[in-house]
Amino acid sequence: MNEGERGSKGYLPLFETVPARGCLPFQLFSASTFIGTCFIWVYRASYIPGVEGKTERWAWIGLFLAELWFSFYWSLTLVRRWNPVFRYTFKDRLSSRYNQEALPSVDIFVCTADPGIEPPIMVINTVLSVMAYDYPTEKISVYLSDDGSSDLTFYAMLEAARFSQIWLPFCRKLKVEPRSPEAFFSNAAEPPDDSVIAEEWLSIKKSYEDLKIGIETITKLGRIPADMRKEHKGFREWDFVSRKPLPTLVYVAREKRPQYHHNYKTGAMNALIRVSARISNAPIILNVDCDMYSNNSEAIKNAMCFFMDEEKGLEIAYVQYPQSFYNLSKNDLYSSSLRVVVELELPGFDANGGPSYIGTGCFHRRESLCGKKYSKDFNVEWRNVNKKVQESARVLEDTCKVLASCTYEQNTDWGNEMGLKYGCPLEDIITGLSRQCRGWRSIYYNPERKAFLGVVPTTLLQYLVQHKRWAEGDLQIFLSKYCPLIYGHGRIPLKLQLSYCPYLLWAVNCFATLYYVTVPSLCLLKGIPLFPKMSSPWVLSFTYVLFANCAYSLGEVIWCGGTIQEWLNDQRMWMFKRTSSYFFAFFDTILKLFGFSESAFVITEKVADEQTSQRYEQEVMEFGTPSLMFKILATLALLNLFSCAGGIKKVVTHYDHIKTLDQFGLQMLLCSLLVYLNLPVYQGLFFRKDSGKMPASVTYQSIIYALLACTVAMY
Ligand SMILES: O=c1ccn([C@@H]2O[C@H](COP(=O)(O)OP(=O)(O)O[C@H]3O[C@H](CO)[C@@H](O)[C@H](O)[C@H]3O)[C@@H](O)[C@H]2O)c(=O)[nH]1
Ligand SMILES: [Mn+2]
Repeated sequence: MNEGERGSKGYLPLFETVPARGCLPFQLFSASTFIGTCFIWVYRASYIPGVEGKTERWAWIGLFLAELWFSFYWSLTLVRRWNPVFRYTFKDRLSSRYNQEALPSVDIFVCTADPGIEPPIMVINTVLSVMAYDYPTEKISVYLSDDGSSDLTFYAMLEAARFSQIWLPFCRKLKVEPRSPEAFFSNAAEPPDDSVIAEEWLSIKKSYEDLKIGIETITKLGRIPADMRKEHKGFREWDFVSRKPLPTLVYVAREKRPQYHHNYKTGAMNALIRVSARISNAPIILNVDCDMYSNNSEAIKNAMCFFMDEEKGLEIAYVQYPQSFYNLSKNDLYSSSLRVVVELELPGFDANGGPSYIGTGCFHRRESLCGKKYSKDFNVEWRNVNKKVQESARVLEDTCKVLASCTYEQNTDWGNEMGLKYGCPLEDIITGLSRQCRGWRSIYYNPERKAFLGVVPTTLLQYLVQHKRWAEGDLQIFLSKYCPLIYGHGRIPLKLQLSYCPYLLWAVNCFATLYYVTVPSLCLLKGIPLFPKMSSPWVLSFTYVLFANCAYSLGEVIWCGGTIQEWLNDQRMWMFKRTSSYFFAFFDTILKLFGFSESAFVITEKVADEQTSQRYEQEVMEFGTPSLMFKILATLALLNLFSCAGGIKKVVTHYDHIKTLDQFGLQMLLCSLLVYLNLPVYQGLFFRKDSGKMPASVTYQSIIYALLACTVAMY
């Protein structure tokens, strides 16, 4: 044990912190890469082509700038990798020290917005899974926020509440894992051996299937039949809940009107904070997106080990669990697993002062969300904060309506000092940062059995759009008063400020990357060498930096449990998003900055049609729509294909093959690597017949653009 058995006051701590071992390879890699990079700079600076070759000179200087950016960005990414820490909890100590009575209550927020792309059956599986936590039932309240105000979602929740009366006891009795019925029954196809239990198992499975069919039929129908409608009296239905040993379950659809900005998920969360304060007012809040079901019924207890640790718990504002996913393809086609982020970067972030809040799977101390500053004399008496109001649902409904009305926040501090912050598509990052700046810290906890599992986009376009939103929000933060380097100056450590920067600067990568994937290739066509000759020793610095980086990142992916193919996919997506998502994100941010546009929250689709899902499972890239993003990707891919062909032709037809190869060797290597990464694009353009191929319009246009670019370059 790292931190000594006993804390300074003689307590056995409820959690421990273990620094990562084996940092030597990382330090060697970073030191040697740094030296390699210095050589590259020296080479670039000392061989700038003279003024007579004007194009050459500018191409060279541009490449130098791109390389300077990459080096700068790379050094920023080191900050988060320097000394990761891992956290471990002691649940047995928690339960021996606090009886059920003494544990604080928890309010759980589930956000949904659109039954069309977030199917109600998925939403209620999440709701059921969080109702079924291994935690005193009367201490759990679940709030479902429905920004779509959909009676389909409402109906599904009503049915789920009924089903919970058999599902929750079943989960407790059999210690079921995971507690989302859909996930549970699809993981365990067979009932257990014991015949009595098997009977119950089968009957619950049958009930779940009926429930599912019922909800899916209604969802397809798109409306609730009149006779069913008569049965529901809305909120007042929940009176029955208080008579059963079940968690409180509340459905909230806040009021929205066109003349008032609803602030998307952030607005929903703030309404929930107020409504829940009125109803259950738990000191701890967990928030999850509607697709993130609970996969580990001990997550609350684990989080409590942090908050309730006598010595270090008080300063903790939030405990962040990683985002993990259940619908990843075998080799993570779109590189959406965030594997290295989850396993290495966030632990590094944690070591530097606490992870950012990432929007879902996060336990919050309620007070930290309500503008409170942390100070040394802050204290909580968990016993006293467990009071629940004893009013009828009817009275509560009326008072809560006011709290969730669209005018409530006018002329208040909500969205600013109170609650989550408005004005940015990434409410999570600034809300986390501002709490750290108010003296709180945060904890990252990544247990072996993942606490939450959600959905990743299953088409390339959805992926690119999601990353555009993230990159845009990030850059907006960097350019706003919340820039960690300014806002955090003097309030949080420099290494924590810097830990935020690589994410916030994602979008800026687009220029250097666009430059690197076009100019060297076009110059190859035109016959302008931009890299050292293969026979010169300078070539070593370039090849070393290239291969060391590949080897190291491959090592990281494998160490974190990934495959070689996954690493390759990651490299490809790295290029795709930097040349499309980030490019648009950058321009949209600038437009927004000058007031020309409003950033919107495009909700990620969580369902796909049969064929699309099938292709996703077979790891075939999905194009299919004539999006501008695809036109860019296809044009770049073709441009490199043509340049590569042009380069090969040059070597073959030149009277001195060896000399040409010597001069253009590295440039050809770069160009052919790009062609290799783009193979799925060529397939989509020319070789596929399914509905996921590139639309003909994209194919024609990109051929024309690429040819045009090549022609201009050659003459
Ligand atoms: O007006 C809205 C829009 C969205 N949502 C909900 O917000 C959640 C996240 O939306 P999603 O489209 O799934 O976005 P992701 O890109 O997957 O979200 C990631 O990024 C967001 C910030 O961009 C964070 O808020 C999320 O927690 C994080 O999972 C979902 O539950 C939505 O139902 C609302 O409640 N109201
Ligand atoms: Mn999502």
